[in-house]
Amino acid sequence: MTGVRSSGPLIVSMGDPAGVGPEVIARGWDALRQQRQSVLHPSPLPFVVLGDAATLAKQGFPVEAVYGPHDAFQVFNRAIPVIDLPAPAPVVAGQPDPANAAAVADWIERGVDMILSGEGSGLVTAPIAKAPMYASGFRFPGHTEFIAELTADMPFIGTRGPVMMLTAQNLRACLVTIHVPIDQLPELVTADRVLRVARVVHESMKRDFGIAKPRLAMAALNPHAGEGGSIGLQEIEVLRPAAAQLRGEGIDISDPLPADTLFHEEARARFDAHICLYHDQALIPVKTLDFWGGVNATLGLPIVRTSPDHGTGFDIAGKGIARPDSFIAAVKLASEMAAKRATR
Ligand SMILES: NC(=O)C1=CN([C@@H]2O[C@H](COP(=O)(O)OP(=O)(O)OC[C@H]3O[C@@H](n4cnc5c(N)ncnc54)[C@H](O)[C@@H]3O)[C@@H](O)[C@H]2O)C=CC1
Ligand SMILES: NCC(=O)COP(=O)(O)O
Repeated sequence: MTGVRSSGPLIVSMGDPAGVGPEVIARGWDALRQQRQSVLHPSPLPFVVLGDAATLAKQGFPVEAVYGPHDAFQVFNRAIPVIDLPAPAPVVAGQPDPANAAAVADWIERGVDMILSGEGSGLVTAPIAKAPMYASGFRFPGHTEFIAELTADMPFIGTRGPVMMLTAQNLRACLVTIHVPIDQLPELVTADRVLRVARVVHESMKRDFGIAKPRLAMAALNPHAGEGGSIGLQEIEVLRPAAAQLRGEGIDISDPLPADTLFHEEARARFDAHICLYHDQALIPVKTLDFWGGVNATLGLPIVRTSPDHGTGFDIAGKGIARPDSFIAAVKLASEMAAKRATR
C-alpha cells in the first residue's frame, strides 16, 4: 500500500509549549475555522491538537478538551479541539525547559500512532527547539528523522525517505543533506544519496501533488557548477553520472545547474521540484520568497507530515505577535496531500 488512508482530521503536535507553537496554532485555528465556513476557499481538514491544554487556553481563543481525533469534526467550528496531555513542568513563554522535552516528543509519537491507526489523516508538527530536546536525551536531529523511525515498520510502496522539502509559492526545494556541518558536504553528497532523494521526490510529486510528469532540477554543489572541473569535481564525478542514471530510469531531471540562477521566477516555472544539496541552498530561496508562508513537508513516508518552516521563535513567544501564516499553509498542504493520497 502507498501508506495509511483515513477519513480522520489532521493531528497537530504542539511542539515546544514555550515557543510560538501554541500561539500560531490558536491564531491559525481562528483563521481556518472562518475559511471552512466560506465558499470562496477550499475547506482544509479540521485538526485536533495533542499537547498542554492549559497553555493553549492562554492564547485567547476557546479550547475544548476532546477524547479522540474524530471529535474534532463536531468541535472545530466552535473551539480548538485538544487532547490534553499536560506538560510536567511549568510553561513559561520564551523559556524552554528540558523537563518538558519528553512530553514534547510524546505528543509527536502519539500523533504518529493516531495516523498509523487510521484515526488521523496527517500530522502537522509545531516547532520544537533542538537544544533542550538534545539536553534531555532526544537522539534525532529533528522531527524528520524521528518520524521516519516511528514509521519504519509501516508498509510503504515506493522509495522510502525521509526527504525534507521546503516549499513556498511555486518552489519545492528538496534536501539531499539536512542538518550537517558544511565541511562534511563533499563526503556526504554521494551518488547513492542523490539517487534516493531524486527517486523519492519524483514519486512524491506524482503521489502527493498529482503531477503526472514531474520535472526535477538538480542544483550543483560548486560555484558555476564546477566550471568544467576547475572549481570542484563533484559535478563531474558524482552529480552528472547520477542525473544520467536517473534519466535512464525515466526520471526527468536536469544535469547539475549553477545554484545561483536556479531559483528565480523563470527557472522556478520550468521545474516542479529542485534537488538541493544542503540546508541553506534550499532554505534561503524558500524563506526569501515567502518567510511567512513557507512549509516544511517530509516526503517518502507512509504518513503525511508537514510543519511551519519557522522555528520556536523564543524571542517573540508570548507577545501576541507571532504570525500564523506558515502554520495555516502547513495545515492546507497536509489536507491537500492527504486528499491526493486518498484518491490513489
Ligand atoms: N520544524 C521545527 O521544529 C523547526 C525548529 N527550529 C528550531 O527553532 C529554534 C529557533 O530557531 P531560529 O533559527 O531562531 O529560527 P526561528 O524561526 O525560531 O526564528 C527566526 C526569526 O523569525 C522570527 N519568527 C519565527 N517564527 C515567527 C512567526 N510565526 N511569526 C513572526 N516571526 C517569527 C523569530 O522571532 C526570529 O526573529 C532552534 O532550536 C531550531 O532548531 C527551526 C526551524 C524549524
Ligand atoms: N530548518 C528546518 C528544520 O530545522 C526542521 O527540522 P524538522 O524538525 O522538521 O526535522
